[in-house]
Amino acid sequence: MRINAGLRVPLTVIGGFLGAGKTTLVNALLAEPGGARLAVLVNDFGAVNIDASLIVAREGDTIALSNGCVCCAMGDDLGRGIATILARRPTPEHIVVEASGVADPWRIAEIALIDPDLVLAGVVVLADASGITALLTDPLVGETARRQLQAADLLFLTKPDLAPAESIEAARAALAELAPKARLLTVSHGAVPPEVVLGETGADRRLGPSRPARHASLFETVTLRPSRPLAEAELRAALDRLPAPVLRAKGLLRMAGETGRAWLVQRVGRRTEIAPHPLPTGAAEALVLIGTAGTDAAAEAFRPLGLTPVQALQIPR
Ligand SMILES: Nc1nc2c(ncn2[C@@H]2O[C@H](COP(=O)(O)OP(=O)(O)OP(=O)(O)O)[C@@H](O)[C@H]2O)c(=O)[nH]1
Repeated sequence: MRINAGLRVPLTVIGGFLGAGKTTLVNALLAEPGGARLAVLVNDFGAVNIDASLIVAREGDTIALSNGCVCCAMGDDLGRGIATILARRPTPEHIVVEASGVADPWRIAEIALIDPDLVLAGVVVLADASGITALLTDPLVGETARRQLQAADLLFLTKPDLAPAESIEAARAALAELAPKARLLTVSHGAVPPEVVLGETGADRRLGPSRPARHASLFETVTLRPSRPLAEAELRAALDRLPAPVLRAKGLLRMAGETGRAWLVQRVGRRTEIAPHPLPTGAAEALVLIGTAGTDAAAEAFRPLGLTPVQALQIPR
């Protein structure tokens, strides 16, 4: 269910300090984009080590991959890079921007909030579990790192294999204080489902050929169907109370008193967006939750709103 198709293109920002693991995550997404035709904007190709067997063409600043994704070097001009991407045909289904290690990811997110062709799908900020607490107290760059983390909807604590358990605990506590509304996940070597990073809730993809599970699944999606139109306030209140396992919620629903159109609902981290959206012909109303184990239990909180869980699927990690 790629409900933005033909309308605004969702954009995900990946931020985090130098060496936090951004390129590792970008490479994992390009190798396994979960069925989405991704366009990834990076500062330069230097660090992006795209699997050579995936590359079908290289043209100037753009590398095209056999899975339909493209990787573009944007240099210093992000606005121009995004315009070039949006002019491509077929239009990418999702844009991922890898922020530089010293950039404020929120500055990039603001572009998606302002540009009528884009919709912000989330700000994902990575923090190296073995170094983040020292980084935050660094007199020179601590403030930059703090600002990056405060912009996050989703925080990925990376390189857990390099950090002793006490450092991981200290890092979690520091991040929870800096970005209390962001959802925090531990991610090793970029191994996280594309659904979590992108927020694409693709029931279509889930029903397609399943990807081989690299690890036991820790993630799940739950689809809820409405039995009645909703009031916006009750929906917002329920989304604000989403319990911790739920990382994202996305859906297309009708609101009480409205006819002829639906509302695109997105919740990630601290942000809920509810925007009018045509109900594509044949599309069923649904709200999909993406999260870690326990998301199916969390979905029960929506029953009083007439939203009933109809399908729970594990996402291969
Ligand atoms: N041990 C370990 N190393 C990792 C993990 N994730 C990434 N790395 C390594 O950490 C180093 C930095 O990762 P990158 O993905 O290049 O980090 P980056 O945030 O893109 O770095 P900059 O481009 O400098 O900002 C690389 O050598 C990665 O292979 C992990 O989970 N465990």
